[in-house]
Amino acid sequence: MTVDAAFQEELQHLHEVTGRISAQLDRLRQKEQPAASGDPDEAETADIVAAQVVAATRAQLADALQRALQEPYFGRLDFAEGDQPIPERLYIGKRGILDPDSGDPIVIDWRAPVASMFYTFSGQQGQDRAGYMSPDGWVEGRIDRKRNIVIRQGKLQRVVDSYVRGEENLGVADEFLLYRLSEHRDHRLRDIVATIQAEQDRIIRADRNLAVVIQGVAGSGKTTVALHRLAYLLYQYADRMRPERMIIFAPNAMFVDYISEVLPELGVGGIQQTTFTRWALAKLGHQVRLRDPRERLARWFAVQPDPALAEAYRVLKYKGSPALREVLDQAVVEWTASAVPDVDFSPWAGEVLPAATIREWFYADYRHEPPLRRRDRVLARVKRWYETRIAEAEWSREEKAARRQQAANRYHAYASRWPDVTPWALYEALLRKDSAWTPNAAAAVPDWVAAYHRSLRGQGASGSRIRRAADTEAAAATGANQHKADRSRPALSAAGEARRPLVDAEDLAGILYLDVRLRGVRSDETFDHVVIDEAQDFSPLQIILLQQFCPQGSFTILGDLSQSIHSYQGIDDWEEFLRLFPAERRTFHKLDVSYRSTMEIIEFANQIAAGTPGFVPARPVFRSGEPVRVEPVAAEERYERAAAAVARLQAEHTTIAVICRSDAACDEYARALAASGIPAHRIGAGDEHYEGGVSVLPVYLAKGLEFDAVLMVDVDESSYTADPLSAKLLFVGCTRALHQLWLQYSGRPSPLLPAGVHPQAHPHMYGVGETGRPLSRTS
Ligand SMILES: Nc1ncnc2c1ncn2[C@@H]1O[C@H](COP(=O)(O)OP(=O)(O)OP(=O)(O)O)[C@@H](O)[C@H]1O
Repeated sequence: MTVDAAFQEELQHLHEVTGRISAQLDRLRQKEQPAASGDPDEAETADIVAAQVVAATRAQLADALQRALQEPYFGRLDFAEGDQPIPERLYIGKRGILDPDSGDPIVIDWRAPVASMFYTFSGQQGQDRAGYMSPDGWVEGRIDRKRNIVIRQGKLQRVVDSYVRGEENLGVADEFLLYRLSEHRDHRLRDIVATIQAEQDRIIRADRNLAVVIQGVAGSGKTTVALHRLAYLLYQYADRMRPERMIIFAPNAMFVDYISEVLPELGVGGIQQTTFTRWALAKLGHQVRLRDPRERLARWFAVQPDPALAEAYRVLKYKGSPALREVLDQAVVEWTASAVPDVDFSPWAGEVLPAATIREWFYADYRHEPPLRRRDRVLARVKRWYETRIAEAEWSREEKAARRQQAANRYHAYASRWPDVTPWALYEALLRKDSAWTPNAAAAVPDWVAAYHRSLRGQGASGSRIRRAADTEAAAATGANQHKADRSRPALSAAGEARRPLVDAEDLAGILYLDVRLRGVRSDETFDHVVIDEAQDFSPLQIILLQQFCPQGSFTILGDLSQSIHSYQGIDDWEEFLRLFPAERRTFHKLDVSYRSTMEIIEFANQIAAGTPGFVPARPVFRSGEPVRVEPVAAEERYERAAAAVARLQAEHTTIAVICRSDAACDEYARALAASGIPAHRIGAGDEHYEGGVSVLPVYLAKGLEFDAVLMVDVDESSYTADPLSAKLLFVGCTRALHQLWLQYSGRPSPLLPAGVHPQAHPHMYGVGETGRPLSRTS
């Protein structure tokens, strides 16, 4: 079939399909009923509610059909089941569309099992057989054709056969991918349903109750794949998973904004998208406040790192470690072991509920409950116990009232003998090791951790107020068989704390873990699935904590160790996470092809990171673009030169980033751009929106984002020194660029730049002319 004939054939089909969709839409609109008038009675109200539900469903369908009119499908697979001579034409789109009369599919949802062949079938080595796992088992057949179809705003734009049975099929699939990759993007991440690659498809369709851990190089589609996986899970397990019970943890609020359009495009709404810090603070009911992270970020990422930070790194690593988890578990066991006051309860003289019985309730009857819930249940039972006694007694009404009053007073006194604890107070007692009550479990906390932790808080600023039990009142509540009051361990409470204590983000996992251990997780707090993006910056304790909220162990955990710029809190090896899951409940995937950037950019970036421990080079797809440009600029002209470079880039690109080494530098460059009449968005740590256009941002915030063109400024020997953190930062900055990468430096270039740009190695490359000289692999 000629290209033209194929185009005509698809034009005809598109016409037919849009006609059928429009007819469905018309029918839906005709069914819209006028709103009822007047005051409805009860039966009418029920009818109205039912009608509203139907109307909402119809509105959803109408919305889906309306969207489908713009781009009903993107692919066609001619599949002959078994040995059928005539194949069926399967059109694959973002949403499945059925013929309302016959029930036949007009368009097949990309997530349907049969559609998986569109992604996994390559037709290599003359292989024309393919299969998929249907609900009724494995189905096999023959593929006659695989076709990519581009439709925009309802108009057919491109038809490419990436496989035709019996013909030579070399590289056409790649050609279509390249066509999609070379497109300019707007300022948000997009769906990739038309070009999902086989290795990505495997991850997207991985089983539900697995921890899927992905190590993927920069630009390998990790974030995109995770979002598609959510859409897949919701489709495939519609009866068992709900969007509002799924959560995506993103590295910062702006990233949440950046990825916010993919799921709606895939027809999925209602999934929570947040940062770990935000979520944990909300979970703790804002019992604690977060110290302003900006000052710390500035210290971590300072051009000349503070040597004292090494100690801080060590402590923060400990705060995210499984070793701390053991301490926390032990502390809860300890607290639980002495939670029941060693006194009987006597509601009135002569009546006693022995301490031994109460202990039995706590340690035997309710042993499966977390300790604070147990405490509440036991106290409620104590109350019920004396109320039953009163109810069953043959006393006068007045007498009963008097007893009830007395019992209530004694009950309050008794209840106050039960130790109270807040997760924060317990955490603080464990990590400081110098509080009036220090649990035995604290012995396992290294002294250097405690010393550092104390120095952070300042000696007087501890939030762990420790109070003695209200002994006087309690004494009145103890009965004849009074045991020695348990004074050895006073209760912990943050009650009365005038100000909420200040903590660092790295403390949140430990504090919330204690909360969970003490209080438990309610079933309505649990998740059906958890996605963790940039997971290399998560700690094992954060994962352990999230496991408590995700009982099915359904996780997608993705990241890139080469981009672990927050190494003080993250991991060095995925094994640290993998070992937290049983072997049969986890899978590990590696993605090493980078789809984002051109070959030139990837090869350049690979050389920068080559020396960092554990670095995995990215493999580019064969997409060639502009050479990477490395330009020396005179120090006093650097702002003007940056503005000139941005102006040049604007001629060809939509989203452009000026990436600086520090926040202070960002301010300077943003000012310079403004002075040159270039409106730019200065992105800072607290920002929640990514606007597109020209952005100026510090390199530590660039992770996860992408831009058509990137200008990295001040890439000199003092801003990016020869150390792993600088190498990772420079690598992250460079790999943000899709189509063009431009670097400027004053003085001497960073030693991290590929050898070709060093004056020593290639003197002719140095001292380039006014506009700089392109560096290409051939130059
Ligand atoms: N199969 C694909 N088809 C088309 N585009 C793709 C494909 N896979 C990834 N991309 C594109 O590559 C770019 C990088 O994707 P994404 O941001 O998900 O990668 P990442 O691995 O999370 O990157 P990083 O670690 O650098 O943040 C995006 O523009 C995405 O649309």
